[in-house]
Amino acid sequence: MTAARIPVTVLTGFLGSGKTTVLNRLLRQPALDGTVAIINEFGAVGLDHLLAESSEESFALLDNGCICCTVRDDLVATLKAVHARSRDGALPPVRRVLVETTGLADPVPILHTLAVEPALSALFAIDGVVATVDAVNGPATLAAHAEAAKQVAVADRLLITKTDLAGTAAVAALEARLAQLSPTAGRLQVRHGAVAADQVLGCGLEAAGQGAGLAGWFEAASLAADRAAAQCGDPACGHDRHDHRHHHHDAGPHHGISAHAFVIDEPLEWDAFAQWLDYVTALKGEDLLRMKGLLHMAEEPDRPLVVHAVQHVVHPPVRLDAWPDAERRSRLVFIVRDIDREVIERTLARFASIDTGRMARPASALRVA
Ligand SMILES: Nc1nc2c(ncn2[C@@H]2O[C@H](COP(=O)(O)OP(=O)(O)OP(=O)(O)O)[C@@H](O)[C@H]2O)c(=O)[nH]1
Repeated sequence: MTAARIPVTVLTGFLGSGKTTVLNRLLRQPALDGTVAIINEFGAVGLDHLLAESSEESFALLDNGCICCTVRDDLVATLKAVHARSRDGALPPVRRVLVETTGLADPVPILHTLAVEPALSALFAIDGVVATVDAVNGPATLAAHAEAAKQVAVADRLLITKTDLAGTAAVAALEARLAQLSPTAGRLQVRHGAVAADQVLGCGLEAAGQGAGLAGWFEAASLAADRAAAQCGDPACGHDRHDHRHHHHDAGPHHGISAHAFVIDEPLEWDAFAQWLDYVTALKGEDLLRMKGLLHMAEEPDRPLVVHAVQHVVHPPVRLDAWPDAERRSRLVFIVRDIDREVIERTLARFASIDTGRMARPASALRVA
């Protein structure tokens, strides 16, 4: 008998943005009973009613030398120990794990470790990535630190904290910035960590794929990506999506991060699509911050496939039992750093044999539907 994998929520966010405050409030809720919190810094946090483990920074670099593909030995060891102790009765049964990253951490090595380390991927499943963004310091932090922008870009849910300390105009401006950096993430304003468990648990794409939320998720993400592309929001740049000149923000507040959404009007062949995925993750993985897709496959047209990648890591695709809505077309959303829409189009055409004429921007496509 295979036991269900234990869901892991990764809680990230820049230094002082309110991660621990959120964690403490969450752990008091009954929905979090049986949760182990792993605090990714030196020293355990002494919260008496919960099981807190500490995990010291120690990175093991893989042969390819890419920082996003490091395996966090510390996390592997901690999670294996948690599982073993729970199995042996030394801990109460563990129903969920919450990993709080350090404020300066790139969360991707943690996601990578959970996804590719066989000892973990058999026991644990990533439930979602939650990032806190401070309404007061967030804008400056996002402008100055690429790590902060990356935390936002890979998140499934963004918690805007400290809105009690910021004016409504500042919060609205931050919301707009976040929508550009991470159009696929749901946003929520949170004061003093007060967030309900069901607003952050199960917020990842896999969880959405279980229910009817998936279609809505794609529609919202696609529209947001299209809006972000339509109006860059960086006053210095005057970018317009009808302007096809190359457009980079290396030094700007977006750190070159942008989103592209596609609707593909033709069933895909898995082998060809997988070949494209291999190509793009091998060559551009570091800049492919997030890719999520609902795919109409020629092999099983009635049962769409959910695919999900974070940098070089492609999660095992999940086949749904049915389409979540009436629209039977593939939908793909990419959050990338310095990868032009045209590059995705060109490589999809070349490797996955998709006619570029059948790839549409979703805003217009969805309006027609
Ligand atoms: N006014 C106000 N203060 C908050 C809010 N959320 C968090 N804080 C305060 O902000 C400070 C930092 O919060 P933490 O939860 O420790 O932030 P963190 O992200 O865990 O910090 P690091 O672990 O240093 O990265 C604390 O003093 C919190 O009480 C909020 O919504 N409003």
